[in-house]
Amino acid sequence: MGELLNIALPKGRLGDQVYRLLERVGYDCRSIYEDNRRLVFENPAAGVRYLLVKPGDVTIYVEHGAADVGIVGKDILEDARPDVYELLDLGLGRCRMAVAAKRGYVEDTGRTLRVATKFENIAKRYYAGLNRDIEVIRLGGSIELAPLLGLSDVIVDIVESGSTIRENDLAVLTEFMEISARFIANKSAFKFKNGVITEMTKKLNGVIGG
Ligand SMILES: Nc1ncnc2c1ncn2[C@@H]1O[C@H](COP(=O)(O)OP(=O)(O)OP(=O)(O)O)[C@@H](O)[C@H]1O
Ligand SMILES: O=P(O)(O)OC[C@H]1O[C@H](OP(=O)(O)OP(=O)(O)O)[C@H](O)[C@@H]1O
Repeated sequence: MGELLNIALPKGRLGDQVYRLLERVGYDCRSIYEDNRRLVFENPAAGVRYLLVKPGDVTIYVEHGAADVGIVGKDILEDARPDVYELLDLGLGRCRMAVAAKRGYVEDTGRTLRVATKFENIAKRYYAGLNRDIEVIRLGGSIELAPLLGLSDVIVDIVESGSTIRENDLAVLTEFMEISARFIANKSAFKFKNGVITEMTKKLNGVIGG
């Protein structure tokens, strides 16, 4: 058995869908569910080693080569724009990036817009494209609270079902980016471990959308 392929996987919400997808294509990762404090799981029969990391850290592991491949949301990829290959759209974790504000909000175009978000670069690029001056208020979560408390005018955040927006008396102003999970690879690993990475890509490609 040669060297294992290191795969960075997100913990949490997206993780659960990703582990099931991997199992469907023959990369058993049931052990991940069994011992939930371990962060490294090996499956020598499949030739892989899973590394469980925060969703926002997957790109860091892959870009630096600590992981050969990884699975990460397009939101995180777009915000960080790491120097990696994006090999596949896995169609999981579908949602949209949106601008939202308090219901009835009317923008004062004469003032700098205060934007609360976890996605600072996405927000800056979006408003730069509109030639709109903004001040970014970077938060780690519960973004929907910011307009309610007057901390920001609008938010740039993920919307899926829309219930977080609705239950907090906000309204979506625009949705400007489709998001789903992507299979990514480190550039040099893609060259030197091309056989195994290509095999995994083909297997994943065979079941997505199906
Ligand atoms: N409501 C949602 N519906 C569908 N996909 C989502 C939703 N929220 C997030 N995602 C996708 O899942 C990924 C992981 O989101 P998750 O909420 O598990 O972690 P996080 O909030 O980014 O990280 P942390 O662990 O730091 O809270 C996101 O990057 C995004 O691509
Ligand atoms: O449209 P919905 O189906 O309601 O989903 C959208 C919510 O999901 C995500 O939050 P998450 O649960 O990850 O919490 P956090 O970002 O506040 O940590 C996102 O930041 C929204 O708040």
